[in-house]
Amino acid sequence: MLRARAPAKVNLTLHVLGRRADGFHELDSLVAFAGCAADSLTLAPGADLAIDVSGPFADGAGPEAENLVIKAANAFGARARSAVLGRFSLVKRTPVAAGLGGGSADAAAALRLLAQVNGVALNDPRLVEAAAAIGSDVAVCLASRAAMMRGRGERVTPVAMAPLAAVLANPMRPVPTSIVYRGLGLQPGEMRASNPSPEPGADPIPAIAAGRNDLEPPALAHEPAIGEALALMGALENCRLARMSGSGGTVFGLFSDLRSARTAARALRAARPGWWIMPTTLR
Ligand SMILES: C[C@@](CO)(OP(=O)(O)O)[C@H](O)COP(=O)(O)OP(=O)(O)OC[C@H]1O[C@@H](n2ccc(N)nc2=O)[C@H](O)[C@@H]1O
Ligand SMILES: Nc1ncnc2c1ncn2[C@@H]1O[C@H](COP(=O)(O)OP(=O)(O)O)[C@@H](O)[C@H]1O
Repeated sequence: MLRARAPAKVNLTLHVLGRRADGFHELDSLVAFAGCAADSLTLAPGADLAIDVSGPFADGAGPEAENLVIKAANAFGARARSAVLGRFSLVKRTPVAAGLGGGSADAAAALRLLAQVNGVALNDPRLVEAAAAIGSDVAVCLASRAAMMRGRGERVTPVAMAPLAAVLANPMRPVPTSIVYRGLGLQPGEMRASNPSPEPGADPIPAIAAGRNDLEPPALAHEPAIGEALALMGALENCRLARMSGSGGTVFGLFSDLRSARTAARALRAARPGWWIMPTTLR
């Protein structure tokens, strides 16, 4: 039995440079991964392919055939004909349709496990192509470490970044990614006058603060609870920056240290007991 973590992805910045002719949006995004918010995946290698899903957010992952773990395994199996697959068990601990790339992180974890079982390198073209076929965020989730993500998400450049202390908060309203992108109102082939996302320095927070998430306005228009989460997060003691991740609705707050992040998370839980709230490092 092999085991992999599927940590939540956080877009610390997300600049949309335009919309490509193929309909996907051209991104420039600083991405980091949570130390404490993660799904977990195990694989019992074998000839068949199956998955069981448990955990607090199991229902959101949808039917077996639609699970991105199964889709990733099938995409890899189609490219590596004699590959060993097997039975996956997924414990779904992160909210779904939350801007945390949950399904992408699970798919990437599945590909890492299949690479290990089949003796395939993580940069093997069959694995890279399978990742791209599943979703734009799967490539960055394969390494699960701080990186600049560009193009539709397939161009990933690791960055050295000091770990950040953060609080993640989700108002428990799923936000469909496609609706948020559509809300930008860009036509295929239309580029914007936009600056690239700043890369992090020794203290990453100033560079992050100089950037933005271009998906915030359309996400807030679709789901006003995100605006409430941003306001509550930003007002917490010692919060240095509050922003939405990905297409939402998860909001993150950055703090000077994990102790202040934990204190802030307790205060937010008391104010909004129905929300998913998690203090964590991001790296
Ligand atoms: C917004 C981001 C930011 O990291 O994350 P999430 O909010 O999903 O976590 C990603 O771009 C989401 O990536 P992912 O969820 O893998 O997207 P896909 O399955 O490939 O596509 C979902 C929908 O988003 C649109 N999409 C996605 C990526 C991109 N660069 N441009 C797009 O327009 C696609 O057209 C599609 O309608
Ligand atoms: N393993 C999985 N975990 C989460 N969602 C999954 C999974 N497999 C398929 N999905 C589907 O993917 C969609 C997007 O979920 P998710 O990846 O969590 O969104 P986001 O990238 O915005 O956080 C949901 O509609 C969900 O049903």
